[in-house]
Amino acid sequence: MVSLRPFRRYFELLARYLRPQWLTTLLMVLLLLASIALQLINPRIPGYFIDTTVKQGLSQMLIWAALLFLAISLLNQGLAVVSSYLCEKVAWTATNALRSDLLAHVLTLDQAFHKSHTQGELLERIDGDVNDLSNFFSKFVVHMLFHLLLLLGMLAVLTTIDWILSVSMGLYCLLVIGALTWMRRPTVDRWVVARQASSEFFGFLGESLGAAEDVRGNGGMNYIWRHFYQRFYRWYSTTCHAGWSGATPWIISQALFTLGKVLGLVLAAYLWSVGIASPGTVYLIFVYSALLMQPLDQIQWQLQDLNQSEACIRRIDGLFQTRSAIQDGPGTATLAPGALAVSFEEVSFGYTKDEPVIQQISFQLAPGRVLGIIGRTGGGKTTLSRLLFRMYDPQCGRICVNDVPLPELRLRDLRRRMSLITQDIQLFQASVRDNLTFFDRSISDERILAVLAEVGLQTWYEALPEKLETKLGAGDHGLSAGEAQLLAFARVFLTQPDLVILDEASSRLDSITEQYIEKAVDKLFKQRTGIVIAHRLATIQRADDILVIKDGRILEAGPRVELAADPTSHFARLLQHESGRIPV
Ligand SMILES: Nc1ncnc2c1ncn2[C@@H]1O[C@H](COP(=O)(O)OP(=O)(O)OP(=O)(O)O)[C@@H](O)[C@H]1O
Repeated sequence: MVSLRPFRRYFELLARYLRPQWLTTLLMVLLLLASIALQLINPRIPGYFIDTTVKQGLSQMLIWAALLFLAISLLNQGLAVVSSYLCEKVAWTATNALRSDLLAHVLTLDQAFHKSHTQGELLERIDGDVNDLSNFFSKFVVHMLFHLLLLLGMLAVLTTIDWILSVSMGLYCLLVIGALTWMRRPTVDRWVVARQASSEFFGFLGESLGAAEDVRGNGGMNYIWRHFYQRFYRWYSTTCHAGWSGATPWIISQALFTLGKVLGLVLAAYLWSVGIASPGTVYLIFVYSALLMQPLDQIQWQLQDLNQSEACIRRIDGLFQTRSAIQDGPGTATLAPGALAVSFEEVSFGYTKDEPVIQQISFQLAPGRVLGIIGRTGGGKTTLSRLLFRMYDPQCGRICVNDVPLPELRLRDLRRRMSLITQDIQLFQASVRDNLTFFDRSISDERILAVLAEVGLQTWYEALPEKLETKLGAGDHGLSAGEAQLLAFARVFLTQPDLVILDEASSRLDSITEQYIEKAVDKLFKQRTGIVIAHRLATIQRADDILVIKDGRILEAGPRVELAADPTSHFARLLQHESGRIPV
């Protein structure tokens, strides 16, 4: 039995993305209807031409008939151009809206989802799958409607000639369309596999290009090439497989079309032999039988295209149905203005259920104080900052900001009040201004320049050829590690958060850049609560409280001055080792 579910889904998608542009869509449909009418009228003129010539010989009327035939043909071409333009417009508008909805949805998904899908794969799902729907949004609807109406129109015209002919051809058309629909299902499943292979290929490609510097530097090119060919071959073979499985209905449809033409000829010959049809009518029957194959052929191509579209729709639906593990809070609680207080109560967390990374961590951080977190690499320091940002939720325990448990706050409200400066600073291929303001055009140039001076980037800024318009991340205008860190500080100064988490870069910086960074960090923590995952002694000396983490547990905690003064403390021993950098 044919399931109606996909058809309902097609209708929902079409209604959602075509409704906003109903006027253009309506115009497109009207133009196509006009074109259908002209295609139906036009073959009648040569029929009239032949019959009149046979009965009356050549006359003035025949010249007008020929001119009318030419005019209609030209008008039809004109309509085709305008309707093609409208189809493209409708398709782009609809697919762009779908792309934005998908992107917005993907951005709400949690960190675990993003970690388990490569960027290239997600790009393919947001853009590649949607790209394949452009025909669905424009030509599919229009062509199906167009060619179904054309078929009905032709059958109606055939009824005026002979009803047996019309009924026979109608049954034949139903047979062809039914057979084509029935043969679709396995092809759709194969297209789903092919689309997945394409996502995996682009995911791998994106990863390899992103890591090009490391791969080249470490002699990993052979690995990249081998995997490139393996994934490319899988993509290629699954696509061929899906394409070939669509060829079977095509071959069968071509056989059925030939059968249809023969049926038309046989019926025309029969009607002529029993004296029902004139030579002009025989010509009409012949033309309409052949013409019937054109819409059927187009319907066949559209159904083939629908196979790919349905595979994409399934994948798009799958993505839309993926829910974030982090549920947005109800927003019933709000945070008072000013520096934020933080508390962790018996918090335990693991990226996977059976591997705890953080175990029963409890601490409190008063507003305006700075907490320095130190410990061995892999101890769980960065994980603490991710939990505070609600990129993940703890499996046990509670994290509060200003005594409000994080799940009660709206994510937007929470994250707006905090800034995270990580070791890995992301630059956009965009202007300096956009990189600093995150595309917020309401921030004035004067403010940006003041902040750049504040963090010590004035000299760097003055050397930029196009000042705030200079493109970053491209060509010569990349940034050193130190400059990138200062730029990240500038971003934070522009957003004015009430809590700053600084996951310090452990890479060595030159002494002048270090000085700039020290000054910027001083300003950063003024009148704000700060958490610093510290790698440098200078930064830790700024902390009011210290948390020493080992294997996901608190080894030691307390005010920095007290711990430093206690020679038996772990912190004091670390300081004794110290020559500018905290050992990990
Ligand atoms: N996204 C992730 N998925 C799975 N495991 C992770 C993930 N991120 C970190 N881990 C693991 O969690 C543990 C703690 O990592 P975390 O980054 O919090 O340590 P850290 O103390 O900040 O280390 P470092 O000082 O080197 O930055 C490590 O064993 C790490 O391998």
